[in-house]
Amino acid sequence: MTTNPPRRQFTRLRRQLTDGERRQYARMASLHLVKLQQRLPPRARIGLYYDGFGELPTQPLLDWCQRSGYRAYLPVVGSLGRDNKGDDDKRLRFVPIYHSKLINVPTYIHRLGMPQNRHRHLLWATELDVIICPLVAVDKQGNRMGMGGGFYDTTLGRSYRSGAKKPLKIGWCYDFQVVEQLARQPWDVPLDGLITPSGLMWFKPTHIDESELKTSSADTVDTYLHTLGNDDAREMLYYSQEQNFDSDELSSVINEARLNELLAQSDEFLSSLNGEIGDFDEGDNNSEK
Ligand SMILES: Nc1nc2c(c(=O)[nH]1)N(C=O)[C@@H](CNc1ccc(C(=O)N[C@@H](CCC(=O)O)C(=O)O)cc1)CN2
Ligand SMILES: Nc1ncnc2c1ncn2[C@@H]1O[C@H](COP(=O)(O)OP(=O)(O)OP(=O)(O)O)[C@@H](O)[C@H]1O
Repeated sequence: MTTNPPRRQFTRLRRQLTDGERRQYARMASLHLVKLQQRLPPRARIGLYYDGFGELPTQPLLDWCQRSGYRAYLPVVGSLGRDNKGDDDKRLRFVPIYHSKLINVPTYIHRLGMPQNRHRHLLWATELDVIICPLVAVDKQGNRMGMGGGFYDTTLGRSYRSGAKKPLKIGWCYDFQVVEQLARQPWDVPLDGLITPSGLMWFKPTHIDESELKTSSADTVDTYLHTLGNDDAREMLYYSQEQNFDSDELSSVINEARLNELLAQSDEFLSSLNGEIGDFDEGDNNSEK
């Protein structure tokens, strides 16, 4: 039985990075998005999150969405009210982002500590093609440890257990957040893929046995998942052959001069596309700030 490392071990490390380091790691991670793009439909709907808690910044994800014609969304906690204990309903819904900079999105700080946009037209998770999931730690099978609220597991559990392919669940984090193995809880929803500064990896899907699924209902899901969640039921992670940097490439990318050179090239390329991208900010008529 695996005991998970404490969350604060990772959250402390994240907070020790400077803003500049965070931004640089995020831009490195964003170089791998082109590989995710191959699996997406045109105009895909992509759930992001507003980074806080020292997380890998998500602005490069928004930049990517905008230059690729994807529609970006932010999660909203509590849009479905509270339970009888006063806790927010754990199902996240998603609000469209109308700005090109996250920092310009009108937000308030939710009592859990993250910036949150007020609700407008909200989508269910199943209406998204991809959800970029925040995480505290992730293992090499795609098991994810979050901030402990259970929001993503609750939001994604039903569609995952029904075998739905959509939305694709992609983790976005620093390399030091990737660990060998985490204990898997019965309600955990594993990731399909992971992007870190050093590469993109795909996880092999968990095979859900159809006959077991038929006998499962909302009430028996936990029992069902207990059966499914043993180590044998999960396959090993595979690293798709051309998805990652090898160690030489990685050290050359981590070399700051080389990284800046790469980023300058990608900026040059992107600015040549800029004329084609409408500025979302201009169309905004939001007065919530
Ligand atoms: N940026 C971001 N947004 C997100 C999440 C996330 O992990 N990151 N969530 C993922 O589900 C949801 C919010 N879940 C949360 C669950 C617990 C705490 C929490 O324990 N907050 C502590 C402060 C933690 C700290 O400062 O490091 C607190 O309230 O005391 C925060 C968010 C939705 N939005
Ligand atoms: N589908 C579920 N059914 C029952 N309980 C759940 C479910 N999902 C989460 N929980 C409850 O929520 C709590 C937090 O779950 P967990 O630690 O897995 O959250 P997390 O994945 O770290 O958080 P998040 O998804 O918000 O990032 C658990 O203690 C569990 O009791």
